[in-house]
Amino acid sequence: MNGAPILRAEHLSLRYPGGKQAVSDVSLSISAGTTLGIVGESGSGKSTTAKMILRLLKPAAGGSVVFDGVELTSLPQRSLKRIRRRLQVIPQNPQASFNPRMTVGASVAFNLRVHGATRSVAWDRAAHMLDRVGIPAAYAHRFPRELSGGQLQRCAIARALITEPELVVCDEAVSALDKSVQAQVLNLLAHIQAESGIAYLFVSHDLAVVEHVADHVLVMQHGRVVEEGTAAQIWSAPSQPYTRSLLDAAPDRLLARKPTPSTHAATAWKAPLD
Ligand SMILES: Nc1ncnc2c1ncn2[C@@H]1O[C@H](COP(=O)(O)OP(=O)(O)OP(=O)(O)O)[C@@H](O)[C@H]1O
Repeated sequence: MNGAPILRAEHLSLRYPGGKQAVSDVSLSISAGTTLGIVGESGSGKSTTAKMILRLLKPAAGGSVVFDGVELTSLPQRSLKRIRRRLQVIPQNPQASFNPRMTVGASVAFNLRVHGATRSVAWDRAAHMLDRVGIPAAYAHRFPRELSGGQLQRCAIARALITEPELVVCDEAVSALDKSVQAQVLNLLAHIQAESGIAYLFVSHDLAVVEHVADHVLVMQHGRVVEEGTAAQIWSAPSQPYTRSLLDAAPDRLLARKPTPSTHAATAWKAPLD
């Protein structure tokens, strides 16, 4: 990976109360401007790993999550709030992640207001971000139920990016979308990365999706990392039978690979509305 790591997680383990070991000794690092994909079948521990990185779950003793030099696992809540601005999430289900009683514009703006922006600044930025992800200004006054899944996921991207984060955790961020809309949203994320240098942690059970976006890939099975490497290495010469079986089971791998920065202009952000 190029560049300095923006995030380094080491020895992450977690057992849910009364449950089995969900994650065992997972370590990873993500460099600025790159995408780390985590793949694995359902129940392999991907989301639990992502939640520990977001500090929604606390890793077992010995686990460490360092974001831009700051250890998150022991950070007081007040300091954590400052970090949250720089470390955002795009969740799986756009309908469930928006408050149904707020317009989407208000929801996007709210994510900046909680970090101290005035109402007018937050609204201006929200309008700007919605425009950048290809959502027309009038849609800001619509409620989540009045948008399609793809449109709402674009709003979720705008909501995550409004704080100008350095890292965004995308937890099955396109899983709820149709294949064609998936490709649009993935391209949008790639364009944003090329333009802003943002890093992504991209969690997905869908190899086709990870192949499309990731520079570096971790393969998880039963809570452990069983293989890791560049996306090209993993796809062309997987060393583990488990990885091979995941590849064999991905019938509709997307043909397009992550665009390189030189292949797209800033205007390409405004892909057509689905
Ligand atoms: N809140 C919870 N309480 C108890 N066990 C849980 C909880 N959440 C997840 N688990 C268990 O932890 C293990 C890892 O789950 P996790 O959700 O991290 O996997 P995943 O790879 O993200 O799967 P999926 O793609 O289905 O979300 C699974 O065995 C799961 O059943």
